[in-house]
Amino acid sequence: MTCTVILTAAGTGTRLGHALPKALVPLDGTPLVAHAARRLAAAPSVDRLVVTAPAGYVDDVRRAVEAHLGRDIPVLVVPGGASRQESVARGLAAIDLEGVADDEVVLVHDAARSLAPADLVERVVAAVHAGHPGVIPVLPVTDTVKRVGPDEPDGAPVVATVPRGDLRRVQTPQGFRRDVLLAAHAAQSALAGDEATAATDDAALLEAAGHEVWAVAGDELAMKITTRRDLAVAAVLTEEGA
Ligand SMILES: Nc1ccn([C@@H]2O[C@H](COP(=O)(O)OP(=O)(O)OP(=O)(O)O)[C@@H](O)[C@H]2O)c(=O)n1
Ligand SMILES: C[C@](O)(CO)[C@H](O)COP(=O)(O)O
Repeated sequence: MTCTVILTAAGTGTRLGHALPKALVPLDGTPLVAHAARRLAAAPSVDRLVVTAPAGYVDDVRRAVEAHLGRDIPVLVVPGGASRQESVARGLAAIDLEGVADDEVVLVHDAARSLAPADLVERVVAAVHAGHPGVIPVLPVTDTVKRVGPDEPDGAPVVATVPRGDLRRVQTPQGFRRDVLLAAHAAQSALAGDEATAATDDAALLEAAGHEVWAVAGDELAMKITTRRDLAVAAVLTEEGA
C-alpha cells in the first residue's frame, strides 16, 4: 500500500528570524528540510515525498532534500501556498495518482519538526492501516492552562482555569486515508488563502467534516522549531544523537 508524505516546507520562518527561509536554515550543517526528509525516508513504510517549497526556492529545496535522503525514493517539490493549509492542498493536488487507491495513506509532516524519528512515522502509519481515517501524534500538557481576557497594557485578566487532563499537544506527522483528506481539504478550501482563517492542522479539517481523529503517542523529538531557542535545543538533540 503506497504511503506518500507531504512535507510542508514553504513557510518563511518569520519567528526564527534567519536570512534564509526556515526550511533551508542549517542545523549541524544540514538544512532543516533535509533533516526531516532523511528521517521520513528512514521509515520503511514511506514510498515517496511531495515537498512544498517557498516560491523561488523550489530548486534549492530539491537539491537539499536529494543530497541527504539516504534512500532512493521519488521526491517531487512544488511551490507552497499562502498558508500551511494551502500548501498541503497544493501538495495533495500534485500526487501522481497512477496506481494509487483512494484508501492509500498520506502523511502530512512539518519540515519544522525536523527531528521526528522514523518509529513515530511508523506508529502513525500503522494506526491508519488499522482503520483510522485520521491519526495524530500527541503529548500531554504539563503546564497549568488558563483562559485570559483581552490584553491590557500591563497584563490580562484571568477568566478561567482549563482542566488539562484531556488536553494534548499535537504534533506531526499526521496520517490520513488519501480520499478522506482530499475531501476534507476541498470542503474547507475557502479558508486556506489566509493564515488567519486557515486550519492550523489537517486533522481539524477532518473533525469539521465529522470524522473521528485518532490520537497516538507522540515523541518529544518531534518538537517544532519555531524560534532561535528551539533551534538551539534541536542542536543539542542532534549532538546527543537524535
Ligand atoms: N504557507 C506555508 C506556511 C507554512 N508552511 C510549513 O508549515 C510548517 C509549520 O509552519 P511554521 O512552523 O509556522 O513555519 P513558518 O510559517 O515558516 O513560521 P513563521 O510563522 O514563524 O513564519 C513549516 O514546516 C512550514 O514550512 C508551508 O508549507 N506553507
Ligand atoms: C501542524 C502543527 O504542527 C500541529 O501542532 C501546527 O499546528 C503548525 O502550526 P504553525 O502555526 O503553522 O506552526
